[in-house]
Amino acid sequence: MELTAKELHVRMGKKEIIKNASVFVKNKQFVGLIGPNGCGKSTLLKSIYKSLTPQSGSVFLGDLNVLKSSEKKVSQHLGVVGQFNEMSFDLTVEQMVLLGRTPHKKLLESDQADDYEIVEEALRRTRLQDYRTRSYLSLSGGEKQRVILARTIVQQPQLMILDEPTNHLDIRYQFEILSCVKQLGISVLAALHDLELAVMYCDYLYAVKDGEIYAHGRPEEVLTPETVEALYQIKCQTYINPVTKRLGFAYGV
Ligand SMILES: Nc1ncnc2c1ncn2[C@@H]1O[C@H](COP(=O)(O)OP(=O)(O)OP(=O)(O)O)[C@@H](O)[C@H]1O
Repeated sequence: MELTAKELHVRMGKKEIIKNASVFVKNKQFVGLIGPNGCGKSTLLKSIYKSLTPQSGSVFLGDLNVLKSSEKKVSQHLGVVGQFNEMSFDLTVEQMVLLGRTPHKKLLESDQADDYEIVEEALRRTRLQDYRTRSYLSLSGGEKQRVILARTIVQQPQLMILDEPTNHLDIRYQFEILSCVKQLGISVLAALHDLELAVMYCDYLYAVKDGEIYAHGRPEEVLTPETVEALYQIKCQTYINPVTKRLGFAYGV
């Protein structure tokens, strides 16, 4: 499913946080959002998935006018994996993942056999089968992140938005989460900090600076030393990593 977010403006108080930003995700494309801390990545994503209302602009998911549709309707097509996953009440892993079926249910409709099949498949994809009866609150940060991903998978979205999904995760979990998302074969828009991961997983990148889209294109087109230096204010040289044969980055040189 295609996402077309056009000319978004977000103001908080007097501060313009997002300035005329447009982002497109083609069907089944994995699109990355990069940029320094505080440049507006999360705010831009939130304005796309309706967690905050932009002052102006439009967001369409296929034909669906996201900003004018109910939350339930949007959740049937769009799933979000956010940065912070703390909760004050406790559920088992399986109960947490089942919650992802909610947008597809009528009020008070009970869980059906196919809901459990969909949950089973998501637990398998995220390698959580042995965790189903564990308390969510007892899990490590990386395990919690996998539960949130599983919950989003059972939502069966056609577009998944991820806000720094690999924050605080060790290298293996970073790969696991992004590989799992890539294998879903759906449209993805993900804010990422690690440029090598962005090169590895993204088909297309948007670079954000001071709330504006500073550059966009294929990762090799966007991630030039000049753009990386302009974004992050750090010296950078790029090279072809002899092992991965992909673009690599040497910082501070
Ligand atoms: N509710 C708010 N009120 C005022 N300013 C806000 C609010 N939310 C965000 N901001 C400001 O907007 C700017 C962009 O924040 P945002 O979280 O979108 O950045 P980010 O690129 O996602 O950063 P990071 O990489 O650190 O997560 C920051 O300067 C932040 O302080």
